[in-house]
Amino acid sequence: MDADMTDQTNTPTSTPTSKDSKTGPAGLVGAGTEPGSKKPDPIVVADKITRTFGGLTAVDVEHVEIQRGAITALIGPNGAGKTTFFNLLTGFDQPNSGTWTLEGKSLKGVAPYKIARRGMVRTFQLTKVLAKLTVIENMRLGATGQKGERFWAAPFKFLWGKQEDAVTEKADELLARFLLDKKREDFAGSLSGGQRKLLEMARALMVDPELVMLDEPMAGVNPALKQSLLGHVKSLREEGRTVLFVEHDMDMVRDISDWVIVMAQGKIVAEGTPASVMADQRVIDAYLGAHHDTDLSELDEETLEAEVEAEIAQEEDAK
Ligand SMILES: Nc1ncnc2c1ncn2[C@@H]1O[C@H](COP(=O)(O)OP(=O)(O)OP(=O)(O)O)[C@@H](O)[C@H]1O
Repeated sequence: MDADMTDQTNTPTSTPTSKDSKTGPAGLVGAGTEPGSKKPDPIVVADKITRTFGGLTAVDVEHVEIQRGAITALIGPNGAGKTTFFNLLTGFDQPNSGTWTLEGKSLKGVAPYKIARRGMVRTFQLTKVLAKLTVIENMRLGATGQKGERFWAAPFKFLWGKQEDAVTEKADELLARFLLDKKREDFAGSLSGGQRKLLEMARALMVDPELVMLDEPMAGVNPALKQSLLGHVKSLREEGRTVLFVEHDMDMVRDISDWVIVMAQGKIVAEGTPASVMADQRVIDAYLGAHHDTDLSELDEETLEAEVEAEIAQEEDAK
């Protein structure tokens, strides 16, 4: 969906989800597991994407398709090219060669904020919340699609005052959903690492994206907030959105992914369901090692919320 300032709705789309698909997780059962395999209903298709830094080929992806309405994990060892690939898809870096599309439309040469408005939004490994702005101000900026390009319009406030009200209303709804409403007027710089991740995710939703790309959402997040973040990611899929995330936390990958894509040395080397990829001896040898077998404990929602709040309070006391 094209998410500009006039479209502030948050209506779930009718795209397939893991719940309603008769063909298994997000329609992916039966999809081929060879690297670059065709998907039944891809939202993103990328071809022959390369990115070199000096003599180093950081990304060399022949073909990849991301299934609409699914949660896809992008995993691989350090330096495999995952973040660089994210940067390329979202316009934050330019490839040496290659083409890629969102909803069938080319994104080559399109600026990041325009890509965000077209429905593809990302978060960063090191969060990019603006420390000297308040939480609500960060959220309002999210409505512009990852760029403060609307600042130029400040003198014409009378023209967009109503839109601003709608933006603020939407921001407040999201802050409540992400349990950040009590932090509304605090500087983002005063938030804990986990809260910043929540704020980034909430801010990404301001443009009502079809595809949310999360770069290591669990890094540096305490266990209770992790559970909360997992719940939020799952709820994105329930709303019909597509999620692509980079993560080293294999518990998270196993717990929420419909599909896993493995990168190594810039290339896609394996694809499949979490179970099949994690049972693949080559993937275990190259990447997973011995720590791929623990399950996340299930917490009921009430316990979870209480724990999140307790941990937030604890972190605040520690400041
Ligand atoms: N701006 C840059 N300049 C030079 N080299 C870079 C740059 N960005 C990335 N690289 C190199 O490209 C390779 C891929 O890096 P990238 O950060 O994409 O890997 P990654 O899979 O995301 O790793 P990690 O899991 O550690 O985040 C690495 O060798 C890295 O050093």
